[in-house]
Amino acid sequence: MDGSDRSLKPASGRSRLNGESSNGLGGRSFPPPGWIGTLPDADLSSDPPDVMKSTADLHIRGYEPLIAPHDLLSEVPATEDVLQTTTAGREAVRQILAGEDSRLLVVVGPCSIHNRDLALEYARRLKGLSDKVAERMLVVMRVYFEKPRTTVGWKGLINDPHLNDTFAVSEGLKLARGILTEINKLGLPAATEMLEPITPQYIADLITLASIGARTTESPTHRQMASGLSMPVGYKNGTDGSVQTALNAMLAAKEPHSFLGIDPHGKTCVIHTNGNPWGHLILRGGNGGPNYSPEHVAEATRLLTKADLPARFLIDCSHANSSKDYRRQPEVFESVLSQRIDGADGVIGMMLESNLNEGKQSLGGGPEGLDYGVSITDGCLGWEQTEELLLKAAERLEPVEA
Ligand SMILES: O=C[C@H](O)[C@H](O)COP(=O)(O)O
Ligand SMILES: C=C(OP(=O)(O)O)C(=O)O
Repeated sequence: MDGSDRSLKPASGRSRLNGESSNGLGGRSFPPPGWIGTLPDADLSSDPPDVMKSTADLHIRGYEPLIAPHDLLSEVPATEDVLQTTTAGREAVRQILAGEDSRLLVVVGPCSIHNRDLALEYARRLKGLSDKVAERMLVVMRVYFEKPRTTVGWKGLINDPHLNDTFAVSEGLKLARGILTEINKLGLPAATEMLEPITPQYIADLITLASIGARTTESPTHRQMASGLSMPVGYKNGTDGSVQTALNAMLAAKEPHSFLGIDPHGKTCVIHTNGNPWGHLILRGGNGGPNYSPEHVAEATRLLTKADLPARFLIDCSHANSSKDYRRQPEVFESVLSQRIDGADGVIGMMLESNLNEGKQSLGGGPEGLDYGVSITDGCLGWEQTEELLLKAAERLEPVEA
């Protein structure tokens, strides 16, 4: 076919946007009903012929341009003092992972962040507590903006910052970056789960510690992403309880990879990574039950050693280790702390889900009427319980000289 064939004539951008053209979509209009996105006012003269679109995008409701990472970083810049928290936090975590700092690593904070004021109030309290226990513990705040759901549900502040299914992702990224900047400014390092593979471009400079969740530890995409991340990365065991899945992730992510992503200007590109040497295991329990007992700790140590990986790992006191009952987190924490004090040196720290107020609430009715300071995802310990737990633990640990 030559270029004069009518079927190859490009539709103009405007008629595509208005859905006025005869577009080769088998009678379907473009944009289709329910379209929520916008199309850039681009020159579409080199678009593929319309007929080719009859088999593509059948379940797509819209494409919405997203702010480029470089533009967001310019809008919400990080000053030197802010970045110093992340730099120092990463170095402290690396030293704990290398066995050069014997303080307990405590990753604590809300299951998910859904409100800026709440996150910052929690961070201010945690910073005060962290200063009190600093000789014995390195405290890193859970600042989780992306939630992997078992089926469906609110996917976190980046995906839906207004908590009402409007999915204002550019605003979500800006809000998340602003919150992380403020938390780092307090001198408190931040931990987060990396879920969407392009999110790191927008916030990674402010993250001390990342995790790959139980639902994505087996995903090659996430392992590749982790291989290029600048901070230490923890891999949860799989939801089925498989520790080997996390070990495979550690083995994969410490190697170089080449994969698809976006560059700082938002352009799709091939990303080439060096591999991330700071991977570690996080035991979080699984479908078969918890995995924080001395037997589980010994088995994790054996598997890590056999795989020639450093036998130092974290234990998540929540999720399947608490049978999803936040009230059980203290007993898990105490048990793991006792194991560590009794010589289980492989256990370098714990993760806790904690909020200003205990429990959880449903987002079902929308953001109006939510109780302040209560989780809208997993149930959390309240602040007072958290403070008491960490202060009591500090009394049982030896101080480590700076
Ligand atoms: O930590 C959060 C949750 O456990 C995880 O996102 C799954 O949540 P869901 O089972 O409520 O979807
Ligand atoms: C989703 C989380 O954990 P997991 O992947 O272990 O379920 C989490 O820590 O928020």
